[in-house]
Amino acid sequence: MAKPVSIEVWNPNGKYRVVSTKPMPGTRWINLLIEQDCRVEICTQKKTILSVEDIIALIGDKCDGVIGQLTEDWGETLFAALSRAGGKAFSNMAVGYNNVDVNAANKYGIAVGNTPGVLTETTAELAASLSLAAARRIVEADEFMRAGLYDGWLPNLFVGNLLKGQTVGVIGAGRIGSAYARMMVEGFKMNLIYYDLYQATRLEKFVTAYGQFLKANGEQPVTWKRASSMDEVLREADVISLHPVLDKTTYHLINKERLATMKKEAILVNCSRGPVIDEVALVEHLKQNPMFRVGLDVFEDEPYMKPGLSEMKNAIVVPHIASASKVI
Ligand SMILES: NC(=O)c1ccc[n+]([C@@H]2O[C@H](COP(=O)([O-])OP(=O)(O)OC[C@H]3O[C@@H](n4cnc5c(N)ncnc54)[C@H](O)[C@@H]3O)[C@@H](O)[C@H]2O)c1
Ligand SMILES: O=C(O)[C@H](O)CO
Repeated sequence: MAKPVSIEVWNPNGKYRVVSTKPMPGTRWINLLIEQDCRVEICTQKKTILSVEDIIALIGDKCDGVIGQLTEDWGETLFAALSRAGGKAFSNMAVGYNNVDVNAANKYGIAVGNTPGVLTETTAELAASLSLAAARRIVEADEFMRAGLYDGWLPNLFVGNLLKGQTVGVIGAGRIGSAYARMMVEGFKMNLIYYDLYQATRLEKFVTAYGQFLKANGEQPVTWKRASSMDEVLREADVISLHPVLDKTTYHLINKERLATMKKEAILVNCSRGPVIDEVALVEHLKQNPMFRVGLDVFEDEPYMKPGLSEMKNAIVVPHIASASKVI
């Protein structure tokens, strides 16, 4: 776009010009900026993903700060444009900041913010939902029902995987990975195996204490193990959920070779970032292994899916909705 066509302005006489590339929920953030004497301009253009050119037009000649989205490519070009406009701050409305070139921001003296911690439970809950939906084949069964194919109960109809007593594997046991692990361990009495660069001490203590509680009540205790490699998790777990950051160490962490090491009836869930999985290899693996199931919130070339993925009955796909919950 040559010029932004649709802008909502708050506090027009504010001293500092702050641009938000998208409308965001609520007005608290707007009021906080107004309290700091900011003029707030919100792009209301009906285009889901703004291009670099769109954002340069929004920045204009004078801009003190921008609030942007994970769908935008905040690299050298945009930080140079923001710096030329006198900008000093960029804030990414996301936990993940793989779309932001922090080195470029540093080069132009622009401070970068993100939103760590605000999506921990909502993302963990979606990962748990996808795990359950995949384990119990909820989407397939729903489609079957709606297609009018149900003509009576059968002993073998949509047999899925019982989670109780199975092993949940977590790759990246940070905030979200640990919250997910607790849900699966406490909710379904699964044993835990995890892999992270750092020890998840609080998570380990939680599982130990819960295991002791179960034992004291005459039940089979749950266990935990910190794996020494990611491959150990892939080999041993029945349900594996991916929660690492996306960087060059985690790009295509799950590839053809690693998929082959997983159990034939394993469940793989991804609510982190799409490129953590080689999606072409995943589609092939799903084709070859009909009882292997995935639950995906994120995709390698978002918003697109790799060819074949949408036809796979053993894949559950949702459009990056892990954050999309409200307190009611
Ligand atoms: N789907 C969504 O809507 C949604 C919402 C929020 C966050 N996310 C994604 O989830 C990611 C994790 O968020 P978080 O709050 O738990 O972050 P976090 O920093 O608390 O946890 C990330 C963990 O990954 C680990 N890690 C890094 N490199 C690794 C590697 N090579 N192998 C194994 N583990 C590695 C880190 O040590 C850390 O413990 C974010 O970066 C973001 O991309 C997605
Ligand atoms: O990283 C994040 O915050 C999510 O992917 C977007 O809600």
